[in-house]
Amino acid sequence: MIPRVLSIAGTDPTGGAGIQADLKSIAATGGYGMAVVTALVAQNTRGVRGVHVPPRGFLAEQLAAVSDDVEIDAVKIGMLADGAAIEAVSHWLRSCRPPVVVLDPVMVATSGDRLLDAGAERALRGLIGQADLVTPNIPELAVLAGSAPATDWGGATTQALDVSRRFGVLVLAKGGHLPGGTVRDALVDAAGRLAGGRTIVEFRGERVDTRNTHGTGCSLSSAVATLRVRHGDWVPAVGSAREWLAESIAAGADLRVGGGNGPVHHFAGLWSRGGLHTRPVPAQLAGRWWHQVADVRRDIESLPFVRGLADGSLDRAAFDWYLAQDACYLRDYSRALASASMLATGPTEQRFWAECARGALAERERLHRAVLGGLGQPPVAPSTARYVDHLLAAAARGDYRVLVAALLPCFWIYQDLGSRLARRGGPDHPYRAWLDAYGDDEFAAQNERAIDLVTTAAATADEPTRDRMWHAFRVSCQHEVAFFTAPLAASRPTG
Ligand SMILES: Nc1ncnc2c1ncn2[C@@H]1O[C@H](COP(=O)(O)OP(=O)(O)O)[C@@H](O)[C@H]1O
Ligand SMILES: Cc1ncc(COP(=O)(O)O)c(N)n1
Repeated sequence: MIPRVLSIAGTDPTGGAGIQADLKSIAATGGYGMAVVTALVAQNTRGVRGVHVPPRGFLAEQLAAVSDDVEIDAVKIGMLADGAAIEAVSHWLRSCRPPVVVLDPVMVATSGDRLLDAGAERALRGLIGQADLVTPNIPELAVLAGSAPATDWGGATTQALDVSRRFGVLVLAKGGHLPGGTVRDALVDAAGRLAGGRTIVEFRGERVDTRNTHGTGCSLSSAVATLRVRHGDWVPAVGSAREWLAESIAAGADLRVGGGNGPVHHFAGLWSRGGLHTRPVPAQLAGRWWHQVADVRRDIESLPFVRGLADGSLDRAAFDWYLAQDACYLRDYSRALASASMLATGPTEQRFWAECARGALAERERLHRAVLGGLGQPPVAPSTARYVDHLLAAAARGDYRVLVAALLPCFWIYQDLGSRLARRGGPDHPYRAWLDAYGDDEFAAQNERAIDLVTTAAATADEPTRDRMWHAFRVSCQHEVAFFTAPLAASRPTG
């Protein structure tokens, strides 16, 4: 489930704070971000130049437009600008109360500029009771507590307990403004509803020596709102939001945005973990591989052996020779399938390949009884030997992914050919049993499963492994051509 998170805040055209930061934070922590603008702020990393506040009615209209249509999982409230905006949001919250409401009581920017009318502080206090969590920094906490700003951590937590008790709200007190090499935040609930009945859960981290702290408060509160929906609890939400923010603050300077207090790098963690490197999805790989063996598939279809099989004109001796080689093939193919089962990491894959190995052995025994009449093992033709050697070599190298890629053509090429040939001729077709065996629904389902397992393994593999898988797959396809060519080739051994 992807949390649908609404930010109600002001703007920052340089993208580091306000709504712009909120949308990035929500996305970076796994949510779908939405935004209602309370104020247009002409600001940059150095300071605020001007604030334009749209009419209150228009704020109400934006809020209704979202909530009339979208189910909102969490709301983060940031800059509200003035008393009229506070009243509009308060009114909206009374009619539409999303399950998670986080209020960042933005009053003054990092640059020292006011973002809330001095006269609106009382109205903002009135809104606190409608939130689940309020996230003040040191100066904002002091305003809410009605005291002077705390000068140490003890003073800050005392004020946070006071605010929590007075407003009946959970408080995340942020200690970024206090000096020291350790930055502390604390989740405070005077009612003692935190894990284990505690009133305070403290979070500590190393202070990053940086000027890139513009928008840290906005970013943290949006991340907490998003992660609260994902985790279902406040303590893990704050813990993971802080971890994410710490690496985003540390990477902020890499962005080289602005000459003042620069932004944090919201996607630093995601990008460094491979977020920018796109991987193909399984269905895409299946399409690509299949397309890239179109030449092989055309070659197979135009072989005299396959055309004779389709129209029934194929020489019976050639067909029996083919079946004898098929029996030889199945003996070692089942060993390679069993190896895939042994190498598989998940139980589903393990069972699937084991069942295929059992099926291959059963088919080999059936061929022996029905066709070879107990004549023993026929001599192995070079084309058969080369194909099974390719499979057994992949098994011996022990890479599950490459092995299953090598095994796949024997499902896919056969199923494709079988399903097309099955539609040919009537019930009296001389090779009806063969056509039916490879054209039936059960084999089609097994083939789908094999394609899915192999392409999923390829999609999650690294690039070099994916290339080796593709190569192993392609080589097996070429062995399929040789296998179908051999029965009518002049050089084939007789008997
Ligand atoms: N230099 C820093 N290094 C690491 N974390 C920081 C730093 N500055 C702020 N933080 C963290 O960023 C978040 C916002 O903190 P703070 O600066 O106190 O609030 P605001 O941005 O609202 O003024 C908090 O989680 C705080 O611990
Ligand atoms: C629109 C807007 N909202 C909030 C802040 C505060 O930013 P910070 O998180 O640095 O306190 C800001 N500068 N602009």
